[in-house]
Amino acid sequence: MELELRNLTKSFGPKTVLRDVSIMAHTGYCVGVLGRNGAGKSTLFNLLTNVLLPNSGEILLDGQPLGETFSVAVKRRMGALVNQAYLVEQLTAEEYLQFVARIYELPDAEARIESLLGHLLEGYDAVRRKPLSSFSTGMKQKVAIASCLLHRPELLILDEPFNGLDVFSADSVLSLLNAYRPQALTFVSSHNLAHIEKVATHLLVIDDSEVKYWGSMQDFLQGQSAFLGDALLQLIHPATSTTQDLTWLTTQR
Ligand SMILES: Nc1ncnc2c1ncn2[C@@H]1O[C@H](COP(=O)(O)OP(=O)(O)OP(=O)(O)O)[C@@H](O)[C@H]1O
Repeated sequence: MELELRNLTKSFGPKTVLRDVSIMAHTGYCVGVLGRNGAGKSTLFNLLTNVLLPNSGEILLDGQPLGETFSVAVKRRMGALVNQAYLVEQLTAEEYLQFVARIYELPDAEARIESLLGHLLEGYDAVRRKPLSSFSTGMKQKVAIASCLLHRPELLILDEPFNGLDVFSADSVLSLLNAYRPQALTFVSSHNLAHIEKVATHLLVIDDSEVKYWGSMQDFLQGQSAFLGDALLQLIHPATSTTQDLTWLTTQR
């Protein structure tokens, strides 16, 4: 799969959030999307998944413009975790994934479901019969991630997949993403640079509505001599904020 973003621009009212974003990425790339809060990462993911339309520019898949409404055939090739994952909470994890499998018309999904949940949910047997409503935030997040992988998408889009995950869970998601990487073109955002460093082959850094860096992780790190956080700080600078008097917060009661 080859995905091209050609001069994508997105504004909300007078505010341009993304300006002229142009990249070309392929199967096997894991693109870490980085930028400060409000930089436009989720907006980009919403454009990639047809949740939002760009003001101008286009998205091309294998050279074909996707147009205003992505076809079902295109959507079938995608797996996405964007915004807040919506799960049907009356169902068990297995029932929910069976429901997702039916949407994708996957026959015999049991083995896939069992192995994904077994890998991602620690002590899965103990929660096998429990409804998702009784799951913790991190457990629900892992079920949502499993639901994105079930149909083996060629384009995998994960907005902040590590949110709410403990160190062990993050590790099991990272190992899954690394193992799956050759099968798909993956886009992943996270403010946890250690996670991005472990999974991304490429970086897309957005700041001031523009692409500040697009290229390989290795080039960004100048051949391993820099840490990702340091290299990022060199590229985008902290926003200037006015000095506030916070003594009310810090003086003794
Ligand atoms: N539906 C909307 N209407 C108006 N403004 C919006 C809308 N969605 C996003 N924005 C604005 O677009 C900008 C980018 O938001 P976005 O959620 O894409 O940032 P982000 O990089 O994902 O941030 P974070 O790291 O905090 O998740 C922000 O200024 C946000 O307020």
